[in-house]
Amino acid sequence: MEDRIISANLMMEDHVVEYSLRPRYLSEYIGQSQAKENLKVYIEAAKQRSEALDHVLLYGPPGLGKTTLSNIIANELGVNIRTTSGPAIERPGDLAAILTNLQENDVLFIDEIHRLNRSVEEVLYPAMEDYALDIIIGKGPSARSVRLDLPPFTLIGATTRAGLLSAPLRDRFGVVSRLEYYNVDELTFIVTRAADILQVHIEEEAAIEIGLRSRGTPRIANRLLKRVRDFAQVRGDGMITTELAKSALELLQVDSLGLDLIDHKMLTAIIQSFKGGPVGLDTIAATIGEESQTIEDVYEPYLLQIGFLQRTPRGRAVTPAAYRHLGLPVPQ
Ligand SMILES: Nc1ncnc2c1ncn2[C@@H]1O[C@H](COP(=O)(O)OP(=O)(O)OP(=O)(O)O)[C@@H](O)[C@H]1O
Ligand SMILES: [Mg+2]
Repeated sequence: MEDRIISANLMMEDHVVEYSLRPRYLSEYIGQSQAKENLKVYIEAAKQRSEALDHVLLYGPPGLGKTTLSNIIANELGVNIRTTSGPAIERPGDLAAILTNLQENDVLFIDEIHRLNRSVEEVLYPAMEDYALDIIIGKGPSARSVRLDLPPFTLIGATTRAGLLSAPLRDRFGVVSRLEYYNVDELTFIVTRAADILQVHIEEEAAIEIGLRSRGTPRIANRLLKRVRDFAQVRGDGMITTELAKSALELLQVDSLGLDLIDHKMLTAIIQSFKGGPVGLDTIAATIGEESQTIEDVYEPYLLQIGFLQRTPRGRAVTPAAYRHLGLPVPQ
């Protein structure tokens, strides 16, 4: 499943390209106008007051630009960014070491912040609220707590699973932004900009074709562009024409809406074996030989998003739109 070309999760091959394609400034960051407009004001205000920006929580599906936006925020503020992740901070002491090394108004970026363990989280509360660190010195009856001042800083937390965040942690973020799936125009623009950076010629219609199949996700758009570029280089003269893009995407088995073979298999299974549903997640999983959790986290979100699948109290049901897309008669 991890090597599905339309997987929104980060894959090995993405690293090099993502780095060069990652926008550096808000003005280069396409879409997400709501999050962007708000942040623009808060960043400007913090800069005018020479204060740390309020703590920011960014949440939303993988590949929509949370890490990118965090780096942009630090860049726009003109401060350093220190990057770590929930699972990487094992003990309270690890976090204390990071916090005491920050400089005034720096950004601390914690990716997968829902995976912080409880004892680490408790160190974070006073740090976020009062820029303070409570440390225990000594053991047993003679132990005492000492409060250490920290420089003002901005915590940016990113998560794909906001629901798993504890309430006290969530409440300590002054700015909470949900990133949305991108529309085709935005994705087309992202593809065009990326092609420009990669110095490959692309016809506008070819960029639209890739945008259409990117499942609302810039990471997938960039990956598809990269694969199509390979085809253009080997099968053509390096230029990405509309015709070449279409045939490459067909060979990659990504259909006109970005669905791949596994999406097709799942929709067809629900239609053929369960009359379109509703049918329970575990039953679907058993039928197509996948884990329920994988279906729920990886396959299903986009199908729900485009309205091909519905969640009902009795399970998942395929919608008429999906029947039509698959070229099947819609049942009465
Ligand atoms: N708004 C945008 N404009 C242009 N390119 C973007 C935008 N958002 C993301 N990208 C591109 O998509 C790639 C993936 O984005 P990013 O790594 O920031 O996603 P993420 O939300 O952090 O994903 P994950 O949940 O897997 O950590 C970036 O390297 C960048 O090239
Ligand atoms: Mg990220």
